[in-house]
Amino acid sequence: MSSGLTSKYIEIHQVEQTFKTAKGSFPALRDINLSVARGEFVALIGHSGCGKSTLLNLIAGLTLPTHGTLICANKEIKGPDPERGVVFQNHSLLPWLTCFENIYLAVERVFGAAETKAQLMARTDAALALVGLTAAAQKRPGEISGGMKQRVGIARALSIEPKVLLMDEPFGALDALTRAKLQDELLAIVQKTKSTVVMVTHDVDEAVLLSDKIVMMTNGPAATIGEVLQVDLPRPRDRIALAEDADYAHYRKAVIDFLYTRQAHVEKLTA
Ligand SMILES: Nc1ncnc2c1ncn2[C@@H]1O[C@H](COP(=O)(O)OP(=O)(O)OP(=O)(O)O)[C@@H](O)[C@H]1O
Repeated sequence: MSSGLTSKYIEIHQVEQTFKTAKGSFPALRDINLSVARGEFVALIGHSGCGKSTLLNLIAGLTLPTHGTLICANKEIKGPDPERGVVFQNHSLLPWLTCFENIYLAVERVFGAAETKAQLMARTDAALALVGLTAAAQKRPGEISGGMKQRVGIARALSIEPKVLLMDEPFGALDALTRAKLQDELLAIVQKTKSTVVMVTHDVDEAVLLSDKIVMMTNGPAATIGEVLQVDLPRPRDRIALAEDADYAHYRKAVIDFLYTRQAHVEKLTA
């Protein structure tokens, strides 16, 4: 699947992130080197606190690395940019605005100078339709379910037509059935939009089902990339068929081995 993609759309070279804390400097990430191809779906997985969000925030441009460089579409990442849309676990919608208005705000910020109000509204409608929420357009976040709020968050991120979609555990707070439904929707949307996606997850099945590549991180402090697993399952992917697929089981086991045998061992050694 990913073999035909242009390599190195996102390039991360020798990135290191150290935080200043009250107890001194804390080395969160070291020696991070990673390439993401255009249209590739990449999952970042690792134990809690290993630095997944730190790495995603660096790609988003929300923080800058202590050392090293991050490049997206041949430009150095120096801050947030609409070319990189971000979806967080807690959806971060403005509670006093309707679903439509939450998305419209983002659309207006990015396209407002160049387009008419009718065009901006059409973009907002299209984003709501993409996630199946046309009927909820006039509802406020407090009036809809957690899964619907997450869909609005995804629609808002996609509405600005980002080159890259960055997702930090977007389904982490949802029940298993809603999560499965949104994973399937995301698969369909990404198939349609051909977006490049980097997603943080704790969920091994989510990583294998969605990704072209799973980036497995070692435990912190000074976490780094332990192994990168290429997931060559054909698309479109069907979760029910995959449940009995030998290749799927093989990929799943490889991630579990990394997380619970190799990284668990490191934890014991460093404890
Ligand atoms: N701004 C900050 N200042 C100091 N330390 C930080 C800061 N941000 C993150 N850290 C530390 O860096 C490490 C990595 O944190 P990060 O949130 O990236 O981990 P994570 O893998 O996303 O964790 P989780 O899966 O629990 O969300 C942690 O030890 C965390 O305490």
